[in-house]
Amino acid sequence: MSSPKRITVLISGSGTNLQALMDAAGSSRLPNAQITHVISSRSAVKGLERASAHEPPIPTQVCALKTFLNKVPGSSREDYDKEVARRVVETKPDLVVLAGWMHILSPAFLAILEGTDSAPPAPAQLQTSVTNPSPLPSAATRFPIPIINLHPALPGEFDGANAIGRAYQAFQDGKITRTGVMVHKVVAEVDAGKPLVIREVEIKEGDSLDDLEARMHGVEHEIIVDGARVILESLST
Ligand SMILES: Nc1nc2c(c(=O)[nH]1)N[C@@H](CN(C=O)c1ccc(C(=O)N[C@@H](CCC(=O)O)C(=O)O)cc1)CN2
Ligand SMILES: NCC(=O)N[C@@H]1O[C@H](COP(=O)([O-])[O-])[C@@H](O)[C@H]1O
Repeated sequence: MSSPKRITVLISGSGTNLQALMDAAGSSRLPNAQITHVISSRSAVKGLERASAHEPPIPTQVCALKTFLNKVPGSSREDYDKEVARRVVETKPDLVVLAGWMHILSPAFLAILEGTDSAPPAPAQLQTSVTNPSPLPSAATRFPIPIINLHPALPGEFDGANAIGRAYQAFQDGKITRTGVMVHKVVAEVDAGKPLVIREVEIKEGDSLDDLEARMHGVEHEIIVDGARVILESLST
């Protein structure tokens, strides 16, 4: 069997989808795969604790937009995106999964992961620190690096943030009786990339928002693994 495929996961919060990926990696649901790095756009989030609690601990790092802009005078959001891309490429992933990553990635980020542009060096003002660092493979990184995203809505519906809340409001307004979850390829247009896995989720009479969110999260934790498997299976060995 070839060496395990490497997955870098980007998070911004509690990390329940990261946990689903960690639990599945190496099993029949996600064979010959390992979560090798976690990068968070926010500090002190539970997702970072989940990675560090994994056995063995998964290297983590934080790269927050506001911190970056404050530490690098004159920098832009695009400069931040390029720094995130540099850090992602440095992890030598076969696949990048956005698992609750709450930052819209610019074309500059995508170009670096496609391999059509190269990342600039890390800004001198930044000391990048990785928790639980682990050795990197000597093998060269293969481009383009695929990126997938978990989005709690059906294609073309409720793109963007707070999708579950907006679906619930539409249900209360009598406009829908179902929503859904999808895993899609990441392109510049938010949540508009090719869907890889789609699952409808019923909204039931009497549901509270919490009821719907719980139902949605349960589906998320299943299909994020399915989406990762679809991509890894498509990669040449
Ligand atoms: N280029 C892309 N970037 C991202 C995609 C994508 O499909 N293409 N998916 C999103 C994930 N996401 C929904 O699935 C999403 C997350 C966040 C936002 C958003 O409006 N973010 C704001 C900041 C909000 C905050 O910090 O709370 C922003 O980036 O200004 C929209 C969609 C991830 N990126
Ligand atoms: N647009 C993307 C989006 O809204 N994703 C949402 O972020 C949550 C992250 O949870 P987690 O940090 O526990 O995995 C997910 O449950 C998903 O609904």
